[in-house]
Amino acid sequence: MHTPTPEQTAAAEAFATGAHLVIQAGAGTGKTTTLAMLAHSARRQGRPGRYIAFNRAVARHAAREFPDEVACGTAHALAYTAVGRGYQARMNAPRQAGWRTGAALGIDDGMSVRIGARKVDNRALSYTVLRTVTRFCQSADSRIAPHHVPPLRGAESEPLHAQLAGLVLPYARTAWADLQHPDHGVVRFEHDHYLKMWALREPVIKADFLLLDEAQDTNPVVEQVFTAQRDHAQLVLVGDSAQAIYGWRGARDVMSGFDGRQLSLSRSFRFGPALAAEANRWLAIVGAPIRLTGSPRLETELHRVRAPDAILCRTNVGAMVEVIRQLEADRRVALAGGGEALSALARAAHDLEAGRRTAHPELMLFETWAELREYAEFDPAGRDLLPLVELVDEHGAQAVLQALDRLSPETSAEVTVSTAHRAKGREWASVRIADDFTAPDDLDERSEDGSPVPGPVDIDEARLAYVAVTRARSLLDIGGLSWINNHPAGDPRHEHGRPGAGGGRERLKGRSERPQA
Ligand SMILES: Nc1ncnc2c1ncn2[C@@H]1O[C@H](COP(=O)(O)OP(=O)(O)OP(=O)(O)O)[C@@H](O)[C@H]1O
Repeated sequence: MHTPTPEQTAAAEAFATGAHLVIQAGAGTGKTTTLAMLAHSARRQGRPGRYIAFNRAVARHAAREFPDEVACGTAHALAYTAVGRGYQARMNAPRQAGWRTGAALGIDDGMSVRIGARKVDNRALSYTVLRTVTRFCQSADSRIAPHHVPPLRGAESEPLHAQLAGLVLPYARTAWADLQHPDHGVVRFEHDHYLKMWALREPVIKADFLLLDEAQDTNPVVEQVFTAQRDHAQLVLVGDSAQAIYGWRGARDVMSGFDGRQLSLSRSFRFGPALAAEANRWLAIVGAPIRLTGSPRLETELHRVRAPDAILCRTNVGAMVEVIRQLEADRRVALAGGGEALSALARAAHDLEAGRRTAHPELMLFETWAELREYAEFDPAGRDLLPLVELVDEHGAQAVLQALDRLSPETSAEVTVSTAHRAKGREWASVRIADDFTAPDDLDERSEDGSPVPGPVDIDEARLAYVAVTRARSLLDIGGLSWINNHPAGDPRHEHGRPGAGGGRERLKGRSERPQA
């Protein structure tokens, strides 16, 4: 058992008062250890509680540290017991193509509607209907509405979206009505469906206290249920606001703005002071409420590394570029999370190259590769697809697919390539940041000496950079993030407690549902 740090002791003492708490826990600061301390003290007081995790793996990991009196699980598990169980018969239905479900909902097989320059066919419409229902299920809303209809690549503008919503909503409402039958229906019953049904029943979770983990990325539907318990249960929100990287998916940082006592864990047990200083540069840019202290016993170095254990990329396509490079250098390479998402994109690119339409949700409104290339090159919303277009133009979709076939499992790989999103919650001894973490564009201004003025750092990009740099234990090569050394926001003298010192100008990026291809 460790000797608790003063911050861990403060968290335990604050918990004992019964007050609602927000615990900002920086990267590697012993969050699970601290929560387990709270849970053990509650057991001694005979207080039953519940720990709610983001996914089952995290819940299982926590359960090993927690006393039996604290039930560990996900919000979905609670919803399953209360509601989902009754839909068991529908949940085992075989998967079927979205267009078949669409057909069963009344979407005509040969339909094709023009929205702006794009043709929406029955496949695209069916996909959009099902996504609309899912987005509604993840929201805190009580009815399906136009904003639940996902923006489609190539038809993002407001009037085109309104037109699309008009087309989609009647089918989405039919789909939701279909899902209410416990034992028969045409739409495949998914976990998010019973979660929403549970939330709409305004459930009361029986517990003296509730611990919500990864609270910086909470779906509105879970937030709604959780915060509704505040009158009968002590609520403890734990997470790291600076690691909120799922806003693009509709998640919210419920820690900022929550009415509770604010505490922090800032001593990192993962890395030493030099890396803590690098992390703090990004924490300053995002205006985070905490700064990290490294462990004096750990010496983490920051310099170039030729053969790191992990290479962290900003985008899926950036990860693909790294996989190809590592294979060319004859290294056994793994891709965190597997290659399926990239294979699907490469197959879609292959279809378009061959002049066929694709069912891939990112590319389904484009009829030819040339059309997609034009969108990526000239439409600001499509700019983040440009690396994909360039990758396929340079190597060909077939070569990309062949490279993905040569991936090794992580256990036998010499290097793991990951996106920063996938790397969240993980750590490696040595890490290199890939070169797709590019600097913000320069402004159209010149400084006194005539040099271009760098644009402000986008806050979302800075959060992702913070997640990426804090994955290393012994060695970090900041690689693609080196530009920060010459950017005014990276200068520690610029901090002075200014929240969001990176500025607020949004960099142009796609408004699709994925962060970036
Ligand atoms: N007071 C302490 N003194 C020394 N080591 C500690 C202390 N508290 C936690 N640790 C160590 O810090 C490491 C990370 O802790 P833990 O596993 O609880 O964090 P986590 O929740 O998994 O990770 P993170 O903090 O990144 O979210 C563990 O090796 C743990 O033993």
